[in-house]
Amino acid sequence: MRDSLAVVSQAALPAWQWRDLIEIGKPRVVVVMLVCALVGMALSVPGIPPSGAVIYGLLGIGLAASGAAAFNHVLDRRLDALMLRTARRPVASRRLPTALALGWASLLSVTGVGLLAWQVNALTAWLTLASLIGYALVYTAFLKRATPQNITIGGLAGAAPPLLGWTAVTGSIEPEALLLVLIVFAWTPPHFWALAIHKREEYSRANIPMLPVTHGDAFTRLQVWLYGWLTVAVTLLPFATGMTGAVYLVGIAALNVRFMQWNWRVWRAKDDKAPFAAFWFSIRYILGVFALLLLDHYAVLLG
Ligand code: HEM
Ligand SMILES: CC(C)=CCC/C(C)=C/CC/C(C)=C/COP(=O)(O)OP(=O)(O)O
Repeated sequence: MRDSLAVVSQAALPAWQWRDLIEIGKPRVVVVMLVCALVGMALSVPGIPPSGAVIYGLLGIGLAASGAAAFNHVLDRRLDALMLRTARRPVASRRLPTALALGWASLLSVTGVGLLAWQVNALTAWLTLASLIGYALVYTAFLKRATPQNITIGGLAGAAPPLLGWTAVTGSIEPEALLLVLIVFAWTPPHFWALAIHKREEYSRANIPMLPVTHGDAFTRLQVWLYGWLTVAVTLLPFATGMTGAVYLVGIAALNVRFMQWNWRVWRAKDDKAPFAAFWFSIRYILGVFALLLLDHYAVLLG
């Protein structure tokens, strides 16, 4: 296996390309985070949020999140080189020089947080900086290598965007914003552990203490099922607290049935296909939850 990874690395050695700089910013993950941030912005006020806060807010949060992701690529380059899923990454494969990636990560981060401080507000800049440090440093450099609970703190950083969007518009932290964070936070274990079950051998070979490696396949499948229920409970809170109306309730009920069908398959079907499919469904699910929140918000306004 090491030989085949070495071949992957050597074959990829030719000069770096501009798209490598985009890739290390994990653009697909960041786009989903920006959707969550945008919904946080929309829900923070009764009407349409001010365009300046939306544009500079999304730009700043997106740049900072990409910067955090680029730091992750730099700090994880040796670990990433040990796993097939990640061995072809620009820094892990040595195609993109580490110093250049580090400079790029710093530039993105400083520009993102700086833009928020300059054009949005200090609270959003500080919270974004905390998320950046939480993911790039606390999760990546320490917790990921230390404990199977690593994704809880990483999850907190990843769950921050709806709050960041909210504070970008209002300048204050309110309970509704924290509820949006809680939704992404509860969703993170079913999202990630489903993938980790599928990639267990790779994590094990790279010596990363993800839950399926430390506590086994069956235990992790059960956790996906249980955290799935926690996510369902948390996604009902916006309706229970009067934050959303009937449109959300109907939509979230249908979405949660599908979500728990997948989590059931992860728990009960012991094959390897269900977790991978459930991981991909989890991304559609979180986008669906936030789309419903948005739809309900504007349906109430229009109605
Ligand atoms: C600690 C928290 C999280 C962990 C450990 C985690 C882990 C992962 C991993 C390992 C992948 C596979 C990436 C790849 O194959 O390149 C992934 C993909 C993805 N994650 Fe997460 N994730 C977390 C939080 C989040 C959050 C908060 C979001 C968005 C709100 C998110 C959205 C996505 C998306 C959209 C993808 C698919 C990327 C693609 O198309 O390649 N993740 N996640
Ligand atoms: C400022 C702000 C909002 C920061 C959030 C930063 C951010 C991009 C979080 C993403 C979470 C994520 C994809 C974790 C996977 O990391 P991993 O290293 O376990 O996965 P990998 O092996 O695919 O790299």
